[in-house]
Amino acid sequence: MTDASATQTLGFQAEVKQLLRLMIHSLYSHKEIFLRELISNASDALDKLRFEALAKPELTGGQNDFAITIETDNTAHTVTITDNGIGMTRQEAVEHLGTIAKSGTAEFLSKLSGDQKQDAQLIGQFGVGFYSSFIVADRVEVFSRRAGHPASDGVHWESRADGEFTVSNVELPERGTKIVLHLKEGEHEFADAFRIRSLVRKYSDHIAFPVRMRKSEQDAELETVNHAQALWTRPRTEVKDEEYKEFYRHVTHDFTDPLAWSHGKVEGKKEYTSLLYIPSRAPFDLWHRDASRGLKLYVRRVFIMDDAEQFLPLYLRFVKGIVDSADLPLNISREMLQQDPAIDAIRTGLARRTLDLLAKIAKDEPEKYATFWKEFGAVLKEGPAEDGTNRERIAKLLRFSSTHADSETQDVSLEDYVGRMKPGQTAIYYVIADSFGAAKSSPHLEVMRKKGIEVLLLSDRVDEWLTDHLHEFDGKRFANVARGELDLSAVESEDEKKAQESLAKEHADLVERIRKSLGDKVSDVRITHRLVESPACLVLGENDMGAQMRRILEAAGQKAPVAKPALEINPTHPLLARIETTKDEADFSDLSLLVLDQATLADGGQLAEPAAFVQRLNRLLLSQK
Ligand SMILES: Nc1ncnc2c1ncn2[C@@H]1O[C@H](COP(=O)(O)OP(=O)(O)OP(=O)(O)O)[C@@H](O)[C@H]1O
Repeated sequence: MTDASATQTLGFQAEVKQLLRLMIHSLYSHKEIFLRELISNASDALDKLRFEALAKPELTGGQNDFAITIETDNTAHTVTITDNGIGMTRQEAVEHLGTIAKSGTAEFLSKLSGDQKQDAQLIGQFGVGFYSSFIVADRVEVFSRRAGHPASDGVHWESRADGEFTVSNVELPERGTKIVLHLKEGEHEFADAFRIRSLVRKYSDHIAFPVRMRKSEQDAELETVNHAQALWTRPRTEVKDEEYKEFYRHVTHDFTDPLAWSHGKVEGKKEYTSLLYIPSRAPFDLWHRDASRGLKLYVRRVFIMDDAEQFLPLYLRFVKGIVDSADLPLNISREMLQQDPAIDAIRTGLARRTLDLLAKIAKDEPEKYATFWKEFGAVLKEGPAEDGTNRERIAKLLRFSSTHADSETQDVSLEDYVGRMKPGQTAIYYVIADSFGAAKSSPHLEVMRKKGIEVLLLSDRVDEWLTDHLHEFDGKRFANVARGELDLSAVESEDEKKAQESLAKEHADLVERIRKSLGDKVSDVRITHRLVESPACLVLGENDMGAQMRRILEAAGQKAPVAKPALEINPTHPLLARIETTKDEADFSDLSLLVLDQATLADGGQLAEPAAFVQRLNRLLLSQK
């Protein structure tokens, strides 16, 4: 130690303590993952050094044999993982090994239930990284020296997972990081070279750097025990599914298997290889604004950056993986990525590749597709607005709830819907509400149900945005059943049309009286074609902003334009019949307002004057004999 007084004892960030405790408990049955996590970190550290050395070759000091070495000691019960990568300064060690720099960590931890199996899945998805060492070790030492720093800048970090760690300066002759695990009683099997070797083959074979171990206990000479070739450079036919899955874990730190992947090489003017994965579960931070997204970018197998966002449109942000370009300059920066037209071409290609993969799953493995839809459907629904060129392709991938099954599961495709359309039906009908329940019981569906016309039941927040950008499918326009003058003439018989007309004539006076009574509270009053059982409903104009969008805007503190709906009344309903015979003007006004308020409530809306509604209702109830 160069300076003993520089030893500091520090406490872990509260979240680290909590995560450590939960992780040791929940991941115990997957304890061997510590090795792949540490090798994965070592590989990242080598990637980072190779990248930084592009601009500053002096960082490697001419030592370019990038490798990871593992040693085991059966007597001292230790496993040591060493890399000659980027290394850490003292400050970096304190920051990176004592805190969790992820947004939403506290929220994530609060989701854990205490159920070992469930939590193991969640924690695995969160990415436990370095801390997984403590599943098998009761003492962990890290020796590290940042590349480019002098030997005296070495740091020694040590912890017993008891909430504290110490750091001090040490003299380290080599750059990079060495991690020494002092195995717990009962975990000594991991100090066995044979066991470690088989774990490397199992979990880290795809690591692009050599992982070296002694040839045998007696022989100090090292040999490479993994494949040591970037997985995506190998021909598809030679890569086993298991290897693709392990590589996914390395890239994402998610240890649940991916749902599907697509590995491909594009040759020609722009040459690049991609390996794209669809995860099987949405990450806990999918809806966080600052959640990481994008691909790992490599240029001719040299790692350039994580989270390169330019390679995929936003609505495919759930896709993980890598892209390796043969043409981009090695010194490409994030800013350059935003401007380079070559990137647009790659993004178009990768979006297409992803959509093709999804279409293939939808066709061949509907159950898998159902899982995908449950996790990421709401994200894909942003697609038609963002990506006009692929609108039709995305539309085919969409799934909805509908009145066909009245089930909340979104499993109806537009192709299914069109296949079930009534003769003469020209539009794809939908209703939008704040919840599935509200959509399903919307009064606007009454006539559609009576006529057996299927209606899509939309209640995701993104749905209004989606329908604003999805105008037609297969030549059929989309029509909101709660808007405009619902024209069902194509599916109505002559008798029905006649009956409608005579109903309108018969009750023309009633309409006029209500119109007068409600004044400018509504844009119009008319006889409905929509209702069968309900007395009345609200109808927006074809181009008015929908209630869902208005509520979203208002919740965000923005002023939404006020669009007055029309009131449609059902004169065959006993309540309307009663109103029609009401002579007293005050009673008539009370009843008309009540019908309007009811229609507003049934629409999921809020009353402008709820107290006045209650008073009116009570007046009417008490006047009953
Ligand atoms: N071998 C290493 N060499 C250099 N830095 C390392 C090494 N191992 C870990 N680190 C640093 O410590 C940080 C924390 O590592 P940790 O494994 O906990 O998380 P991570 O790899 O960033 O992500 P995840 O939590 O998803 O695994 C890393 O981001 C890196 O900066």
